[in-house]
Amino acid sequence: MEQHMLANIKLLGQKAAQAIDVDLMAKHGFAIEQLMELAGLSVAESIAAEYARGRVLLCIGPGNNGGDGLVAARHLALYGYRVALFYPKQPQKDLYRGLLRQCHAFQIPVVQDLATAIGDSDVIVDALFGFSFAGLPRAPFDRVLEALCGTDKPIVSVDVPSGWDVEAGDREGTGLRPDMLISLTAPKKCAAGFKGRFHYLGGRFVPPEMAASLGLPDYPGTSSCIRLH
Ligand SMILES: NC(=O)C1=CN([C@@H]2O[C@H](COP(=O)(O)OP(=O)(O)OC[C@H]3O[C@@H](n4cnc5c(N)ncnc54)[C@H](O)[C@@H]3O)[C@@H](O)[C@H]2O)[C@H](O)CC1
Ligand SMILES: [K+]
Repeated sequence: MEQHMLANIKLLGQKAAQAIDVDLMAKHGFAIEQLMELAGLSVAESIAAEYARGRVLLCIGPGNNGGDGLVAARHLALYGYRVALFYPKQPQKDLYRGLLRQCHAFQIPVVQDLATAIGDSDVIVDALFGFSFAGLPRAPFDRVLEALCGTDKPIVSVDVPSGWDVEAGDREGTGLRPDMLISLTAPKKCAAGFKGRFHYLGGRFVPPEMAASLGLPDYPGTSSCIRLH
């Protein structure tokens, strides 16, 4: 039944994903803060559905994928996880600064030593890059991805496994091997190459007409996420 659900969903290319984002805001009146809060909430809820309350390290990137990670960190702390952030490049944008201040209010530490932080975690969240990533990872993220590729701790990728091409996926076969992928709004083309244990869909904010055109499944009850496989 779950495979059937995935078969009906249209996988999005990079341009299509960006166009949907624009439509949600320009056409349907959503604000980015709203979408990000719901996306981040669904990330936290998906994690809570599969991993015991333990230590979670969230690796945060410079764009909205990182913003989803900052939101998820706060919700995970509310759920009773021990949360830490690794946030090597912090853009001075009000949106991200506000989310980071909220994390400070929840006493979520920002760690500097990635190797130690990986060792001290049970689960690692990859909120580095999402659907706007292109090319090869530039510094300092090249080293961050190297470190994440070198651990056997379970990795949860938000929307797109970072470093993968949004459409072609892990071209060289040397990239991240996440245990969980949480697709937001709708899975991207690269999700076809995901081999981990859990594929979830989150971002329960899509208006019905758009949801039908994307072949999205109905979310169960009041849940902000749904397991696809
Ligand atoms: N409607 C939705 O689905 C929503 C999704 N959300 C999340 O937003 C991301 C997409 O966010 P965006 O800011 O467009 O881009 P990214 O986070 O993927 O990255 C942009 C960031 O990364 C830099 N960058 C790009 N390529 C490279 C590279 N090769 N090396 C280093 N740095 C790179 C770029 O310069 C930018 O700074 C989506 O995936 C969802 O996670 C929203 O939160 C809610 C709505
Ligand atoms: K990611």
